[in-house]
Amino acid sequence: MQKICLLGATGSIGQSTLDIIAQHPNKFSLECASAHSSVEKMADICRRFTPRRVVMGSEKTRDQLAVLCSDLAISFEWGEAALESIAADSNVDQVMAAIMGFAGLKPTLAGIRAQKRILLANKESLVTAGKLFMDEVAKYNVTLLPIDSEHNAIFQSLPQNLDGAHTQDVRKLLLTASGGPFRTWSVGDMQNVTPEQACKHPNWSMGQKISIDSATLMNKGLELIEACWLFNMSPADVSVVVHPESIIHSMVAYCDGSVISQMGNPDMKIPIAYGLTWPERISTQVADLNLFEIAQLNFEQPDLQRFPNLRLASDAWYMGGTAMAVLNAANEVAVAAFLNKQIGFLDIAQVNEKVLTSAEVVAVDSLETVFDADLYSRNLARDVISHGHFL
Ligand SMILES: NC(=O)C1=CN([C@@H]2O[C@H](COP(=O)(O)OP(=O)(O)OC[C@H]3O[C@@H](n4cnc5c(N)ncnc54)[C@H](OP(=O)(O)O)[C@@H]3O)[C@@H](O)[C@H]2O)C=CC1
Ligand SMILES: CC(=O)[C@@H](O)[C@H](O)COP(=O)(O)O
Ligand SMILES: [Mn+2]
Repeated sequence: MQKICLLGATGSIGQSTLDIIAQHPNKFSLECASAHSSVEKMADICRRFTPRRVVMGSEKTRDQLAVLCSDLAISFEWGEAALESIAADSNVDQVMAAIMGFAGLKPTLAGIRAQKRILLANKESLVTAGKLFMDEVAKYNVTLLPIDSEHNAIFQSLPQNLDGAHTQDVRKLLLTASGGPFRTWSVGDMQNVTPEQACKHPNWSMGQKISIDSATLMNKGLELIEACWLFNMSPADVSVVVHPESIIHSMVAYCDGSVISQMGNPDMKIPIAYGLTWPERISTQVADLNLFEIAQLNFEQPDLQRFPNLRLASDAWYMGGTAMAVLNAANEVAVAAFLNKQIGFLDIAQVNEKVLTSAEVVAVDSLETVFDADLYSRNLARDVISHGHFL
């Protein structure tokens, strides 16, 4: 029986993870879980899975949850320290890191330092703290399994492991991108799109922030950086391939001309189940892939003019140091502002570019440096937005 700590249980990845746990009650149990503010959803999870410890974002939401679940023998906690504590809980075997955004970094690191097996959905933690994150994984000899569908596909298409043992045989990683809901739209047409339109991903059902990132191609930019850290590559070794059907989840091109890919219907239960049971596999109840129904798979070049975020991510990688934390922080602020209808869709990339080119970039010598860069860039992005300086 594998005991799971599920960080971000009320989110899209959280729900898919619970679905797999529920399908295999003799393999997995939910030991600890977290949410930020979704009290009702968490109460439902508590009733279905009775985890031992649950963490909410504030004292108020913790108290509300404790009242709703007063008949259950669960320890209800709140705040950052409690979040780190459940990730490091001595009963936990695996941590699913599925909090949205930079807020996921500290609890994920806590899980690494407690030598848990880490299932990484939260790409922002790896993007922002890159080298430091990977150094901790090596230092604590941790098994790190990529859950992001593309990276999980690359992992499945590489020989056995992530340790770079066979990288001399690998010529390129081919990172697929759906292109998002505005793949074929002109810049003029994208000018006035609403958050509702931007959240309508053509193939995947996901949380709001990553859905907007997919629409601006920042998701692919973050994933480019994520792939570089995970597989010890640089952006020159990774080609982004727009593949509107999201059936091929990514590919690895080898020196002999072979290209190996992982395919499947676009459902996160597949990479989640693979992470939970690797190196074995279990059933997921995801429908079999029907290639006759799909009939055609298409491929295009990404358009960096219409979607500049992808270029910004590559720039940030080559700038190095805190540049990736700077870009990520600007993007988190800009996406929230777009969702709140404070700025337009195209302004997201403009804010990102303004912050990335204005902020001071320094070497990452500690976690504090990353947090300082994050805070500074968030403030700068808010300032840029409130003064309209991205125009
Ligand atoms: N959804 C997907 O298919 C994929 C997601 N990912 C990555 O996985 C992560 C989660 O994505 P997704 O599930 O879509 O996101 P959701 O927005 O659906 O869920 C986010 C989860 O994180 C919690 N949360 C939000 N803010 C905070 C915070 N400040 N502190 C602690 N917890 C917080 C939420 O709690 P509450 O509900 O209470 O707000 C919720 O449980 C992201 O990093 C994303 O990029 C990667 C690949 C695919
Ligand atoms: C499911 C998943 O991994 C998402 O990151 C998804 O890939 C988003 O799709 P695009 O960013 O390719 O539109
Ligand atoms: Mn992805």
